[in-house]
Amino acid sequence: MTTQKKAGVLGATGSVGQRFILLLSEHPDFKLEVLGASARSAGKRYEDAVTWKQTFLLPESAKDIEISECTVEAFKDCDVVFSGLDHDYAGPIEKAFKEAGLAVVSNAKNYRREPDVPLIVPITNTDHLSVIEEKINKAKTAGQEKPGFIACISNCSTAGLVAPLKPLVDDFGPLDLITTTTLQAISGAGYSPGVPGIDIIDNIVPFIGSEEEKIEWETKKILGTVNASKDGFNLISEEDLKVSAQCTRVPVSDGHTECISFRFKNRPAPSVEQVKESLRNYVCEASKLGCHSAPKNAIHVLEQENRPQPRLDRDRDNGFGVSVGRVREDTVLDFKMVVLSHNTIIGAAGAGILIAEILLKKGLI
Ligand SMILES: NC(=O)C1=CN([C@@H]2O[C@H](COP(=O)(O)OP(=O)(O)OC[C@H]3O[C@@H](n4cnc5c(N)ncnc54)[C@H](OP(=O)(O)O)[C@@H]3O)[C@@H](O)[C@H]2O)C=CC1
Ligand SMILES: N[C@@H](CC(=O)OP(=O)(O)O)C(=O)O
Repeated sequence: MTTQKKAGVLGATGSVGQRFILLLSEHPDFKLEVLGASARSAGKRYEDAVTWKQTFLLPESAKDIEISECTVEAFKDCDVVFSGLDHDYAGPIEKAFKEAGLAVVSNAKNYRREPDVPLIVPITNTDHLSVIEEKINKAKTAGQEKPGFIACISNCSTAGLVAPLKPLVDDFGPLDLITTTTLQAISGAGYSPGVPGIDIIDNIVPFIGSEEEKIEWETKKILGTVNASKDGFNLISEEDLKVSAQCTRVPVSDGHTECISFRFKNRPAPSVEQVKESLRNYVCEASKLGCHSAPKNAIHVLEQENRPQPRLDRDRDNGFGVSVGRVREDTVLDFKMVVLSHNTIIGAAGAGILIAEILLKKGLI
């Protein structure tokens, strides 16, 4: 008898949806049951509707699934629904699913700023899921049905930024200044329309719409804390932390690189060796819980002077581990380093799967 939970994917034909399908196709905890996309695709076999763009073949188990429209009725038996919907359409669909009692793990940006919606990087701030736990426990105590919820996956560049900073904040106290310059892979822009080849070959594009604002805002929620009544979050204030981001698109297929600098509030600041030690010793909650996709090492500290590099380092721990190199003192702030994270795995669909694994271990789905 299978103990797998029933999973659905919204936006199943898109680039993020395809990653969800790959990651779910052989997953021990989840069984892919329902695929949703636009009315243009509904009614078609998945294989006929999708323009498959992954480097792994389309899994046999998904080929014959008939695509549904993104309605509650079609997904009502799912234990968890992963959303890779275009953000122009995700808002009302995800809201309806939540109100119908479904558990939604979303890659879209629509609800990241909602006060009671956790914004999760699953190797970083899983304690924020306690807001969902509290909601479920309250309903249980009141004899009500299990409420639906939305848990949001962060922006992919935000994930790479906060992953190495959180262990440092835990060990050495708050940061008051952070700067990041990103070099983002083209897969982050999706496929349709994506970044035209003519724009990105032999080139760098120094602008990604809304990305800098997202990084600057999301960092303050993720590095913030759950409030005392466990119904929302204490975001770090602008006075306490300033985050400045500059984003560029570079001719790399997968893997976002970030050159980051940061300053601690407390003096004296730790040494370079202490910073590296803190990163090396970090074990994320997903690993402690024994989640299937959890990285052995959430943070890999690389000592070679020319690493991390996207092609060589993005697949560490199957893309669930973040690589950090060139950790050194900064002449302006305290430290600088180069971080690499797999934007479609720990920065998108993989993060969604790992969040669901954590929710399962915590008995929330
Ligand atoms: N690409 C990436 O690496 C990342 C993307 N994101 C975010 O994830 C989301 C998805 O991105 P991406 O996969 O690139 O997008 P795509 O454009 O590749 O896919 C969008 C999906 O939404 C579906 N869709 C479009 N219109 C509707 C509609 N009216 N009703 C229901 N479904 C619809 C499409 O179905 P159909 O094929 O039928 O049109 C498709 O399945 C976005 O919000 C994006 O910002 C986040 C992190 C990284
Ligand atoms: N904007 C990111 C992709 C991303 O994460 O977007 P969003 O914040 O909508 O999830 C990129 O282009 O690389």
